[in-house]
Amino acid sequence: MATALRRLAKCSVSARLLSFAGHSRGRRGHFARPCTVVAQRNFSSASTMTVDLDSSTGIAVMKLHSPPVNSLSLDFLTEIAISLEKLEMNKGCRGVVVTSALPKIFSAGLDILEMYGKSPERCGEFWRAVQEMWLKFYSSRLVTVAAINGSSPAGGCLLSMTCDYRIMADNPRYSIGLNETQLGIVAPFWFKDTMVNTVGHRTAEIALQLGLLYSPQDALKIGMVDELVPEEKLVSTATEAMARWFAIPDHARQITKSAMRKPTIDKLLSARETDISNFVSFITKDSIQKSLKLYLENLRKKKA
Ligand SMILES: CCCCCCCCC/C=C/C(=O)SCCNC(=O)CCNC(=O)[C@H](O)C(C)(C)COP(=O)(O)OP(=O)(O)OC[C@H]1O[C@@H](n2cnc3c(N)ncnc32)[C@H](O)[C@@H]1OP(=O)(O)O
Repeated sequence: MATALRRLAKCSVSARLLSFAGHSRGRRGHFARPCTVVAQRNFSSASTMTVDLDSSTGIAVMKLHSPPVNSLSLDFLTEIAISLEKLEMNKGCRGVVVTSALPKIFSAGLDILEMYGKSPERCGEFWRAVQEMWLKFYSSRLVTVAAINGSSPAGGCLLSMTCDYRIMADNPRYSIGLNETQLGIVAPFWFKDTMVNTVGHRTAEIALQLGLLYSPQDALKIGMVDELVPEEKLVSTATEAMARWFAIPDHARQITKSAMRKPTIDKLLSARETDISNFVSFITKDSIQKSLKLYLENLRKKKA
């Protein structure tokens, strides 16, 4: 099932990117075959998330639910990407709010177990899925709002930074940032570019080198998130925020979004295979595997 889903994701992303960049050969022709989408309220049958589309507002809410911490495994990444793809293809959908169904955690980032003790082939497949999710969100025609209702390190932060707007629960126990260096690993260039595009070069440089995780208040100060609200108001504020974006004609907003993001997207698209082989050779190094092992042990010790 997951393999079939992954194949489906692979075949449709490039078509959508072309379409979004204004080079479409005709939307219907491209998308009708691989995915059949019917307007319906509950959009996802995956157990790891719910996607509810309100057809009266055009807003979908995607709630991630992969206990214990919404870590992004190969299968979960694929399901997220496919769910977004389905929404993309639904003309009744104009925006999506991404949030977590788990308490206290938006997403713990990439699943470290996917990077530890795995074969090079599997690591490569995993990394392609990470790229795919990023490409889909970063190039989405939809208005994307992250409602960050818990901690959001590394890949979790990346997912939220692909969105057009971020609202975080104002709870000092939560944190957000790209903390890769703390694990002894390195955020790849497109993670770095997304961060630079969000908070600016100087702030990104400090944040990335030190692997900083920010409190919501500090994340607001540096522009990593756009708004803080009490947790119970998060999703309602996100849907309200959507109204501001919906007030702009879709085509004008979409072309502007594409103009802003296309250079960053093209950079990855033109180096995709090299990026995968760089990742595989980096992550399978003995020294990196040792760092990951230590990090995992520390995570477990912290709990004991
Ligand atoms: C050239 C360049 C090339 C490129 C080079 C490579 C680039 C790689 C880029 C990497 C990007 C990433 O996202 S790397 C991932 C970074 N993520 C992190 O550092 C987050 C680590 N996790 C945490 O800080 C915490 O778990 C947090 C999310 C705040 C939740 O804390 P809690 O106290 O609620 O929960 P915990 O008890 O810690 O965790 C519950 C269980 O989940 C597990 N767990 C937690 N996070 C996990 C994770 N990300 N992946 C797997 N498992 C995880 C714990 O081990 C526990 O397992 P059990 O003990 O078995 O129950």
